[in-house]
Amino acid sequence: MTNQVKIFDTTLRDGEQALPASLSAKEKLQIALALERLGVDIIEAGFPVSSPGDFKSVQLIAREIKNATVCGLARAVKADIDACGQALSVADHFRIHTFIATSEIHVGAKLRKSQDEVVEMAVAAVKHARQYTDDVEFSCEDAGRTHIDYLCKMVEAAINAGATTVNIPDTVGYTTPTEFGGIITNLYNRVPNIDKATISVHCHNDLGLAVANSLAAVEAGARQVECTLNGIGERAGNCSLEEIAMILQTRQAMLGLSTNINSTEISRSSKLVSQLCNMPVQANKAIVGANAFSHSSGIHQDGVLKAQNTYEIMTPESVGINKNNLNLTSRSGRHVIKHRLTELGYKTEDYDLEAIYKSFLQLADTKGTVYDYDLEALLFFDQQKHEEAYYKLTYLQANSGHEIIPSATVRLQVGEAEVTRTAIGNGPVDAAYEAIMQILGHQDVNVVDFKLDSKGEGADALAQVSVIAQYRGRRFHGLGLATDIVEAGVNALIFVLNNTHIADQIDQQKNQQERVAGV
Ligand SMILES: CC(=O)SCCNC(=O)CCNC(=O)[C@H](O)C(C)(C)COP(=O)(O)OP(=O)(O)OC[C@H]1O[C@@H](n2cnc3c(N)ncnc32)[C@H](O)[C@@H]1OP(=O)(O)O
Ligand SMILES: CC(C)C(=O)C(=O)O
Repeated sequence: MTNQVKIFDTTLRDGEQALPASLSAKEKLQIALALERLGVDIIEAGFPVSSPGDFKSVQLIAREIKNATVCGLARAVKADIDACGQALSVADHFRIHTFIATSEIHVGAKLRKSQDEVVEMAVAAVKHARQYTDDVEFSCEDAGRTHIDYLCKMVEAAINAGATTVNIPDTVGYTTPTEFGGIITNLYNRVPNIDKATISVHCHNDLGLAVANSLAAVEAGARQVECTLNGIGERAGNCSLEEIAMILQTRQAMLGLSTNINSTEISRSSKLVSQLCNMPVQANKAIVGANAFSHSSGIHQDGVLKAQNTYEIMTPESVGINKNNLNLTSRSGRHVIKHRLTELGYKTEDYDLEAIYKSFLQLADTKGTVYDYDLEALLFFDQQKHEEAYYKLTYLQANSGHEIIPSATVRLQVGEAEVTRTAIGNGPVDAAYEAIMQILGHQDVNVVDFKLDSKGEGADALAQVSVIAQYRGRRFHGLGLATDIVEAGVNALIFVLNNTHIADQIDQQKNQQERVAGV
């Protein structure tokens, strides 16, 4: 048996069928191209009979994708298989995936057929699909709840009819890893022609076991895993591609299995799916969550600074993230404060670590995360005494709507002067930010993160904007609150600007001190 596990991605079929809004053909193609770069073996592009739009998307993907097999789903119904065959025929090589449910509850209550009739439908479907291609996959829907005798009979019949891949789905995420691995072992022991097909698994996450069940199945001999990016899919979703791929990669020495996945493409592919599908990824999600490579507590940060693998079983670079993140919070210790200050260019003799650490803890207890500027300000200013703001908003007007070019006029008090600028943008916030950048007269402030939250319920809730900006090698954080979204965004940027202004003052002060000291 091969040690290679095929990765069958169904983000565009099972993932997409659970989205509140369908993806356009162009968006689906964008995801398919990302999947191709990621190295998936099979892309399930859709269910062509379900709508003309899906038919066209599958056809477009079949035409464009060259380095993965494109596949379409069909019920055990002639018209579905014909739609699949027609949509996919533009591809050099394609797969038809046909399925029918096998569990007692699905056969009786949903299909309202006898078990024998369902076997006949499956056999006829596989034979019909074989007229289009020699790459036919057959799935026993709800296999996880199917009696093992009937499942063995169905798998044998499908392989005899010409299925080259037989998929064993845990459609409702009901099984546990030992149980599911046992089903695969049973099939290997009892189905006489099993060596003529690749055994695949397709696990859902209703009990949070989709990845664990898929892993148990490959340990029992399955050689294809069906999965989706970020684990999106019906209800609680599917086995997550990034998790199963990184398990097989990280634990390769123990498992002895490999895939064709280029793991360094994982992070950006995940972000693309999250953005296009409008499905945010939870921060603590394995592999692709914002915190997956962040360390927040002092003991961990100290460990990682001394040797990365004390708390990292895989590197952020291996999944396409540049660097791990050491969050400065009230759970951080002296080692990481010293490390960050060194990164910011301060020598240990420039500051009293104990004194800084004490003020840092006070600030972190009230503020949460402490950013670079906050930390530097502790070196020079007492945080509690806020200076008069250098930049103040004195006027804001934003125009946006359907079929008008968004524009904004912003007037800022800059020290003693008042400056007004009007600009256009791709939305009112973008226009207002552009007007502010024009007022600044330079583009050094680069907004790298913009998050909008509503504080309260209903349409009159307050908008809170959190902005992270990069300015001359440092990260600055700003918060803005207002009933108006644009004003909240502008306030957040002005918060950042006032901090960059103080940082510039700090730099000047440092330079002056260095000159006096003759450095
Ligand atoms: C577990 C899974 O994820 S399966 C894939 C789920 N994906 C989808 O459903 C894709 C989107 N679906 C659709 O566009 C539509 O449901 C269609 C086009 C497939 C069918 O639409 P309709 O013909 O209007 O039927 P509807 O969806 O209401 O009912 C499903 C019918 O298919 C039958 N059916 C369900 N699965 C199968 C199957 N694998 N093979 C044959 N018939 C099936 C059902 O018994 C029901 O038949 P009935 O009308 O005789 O009662
Ligand atoms: C069609 C099959 C593979 C499916 O999506 C399921 O059983 O969940």
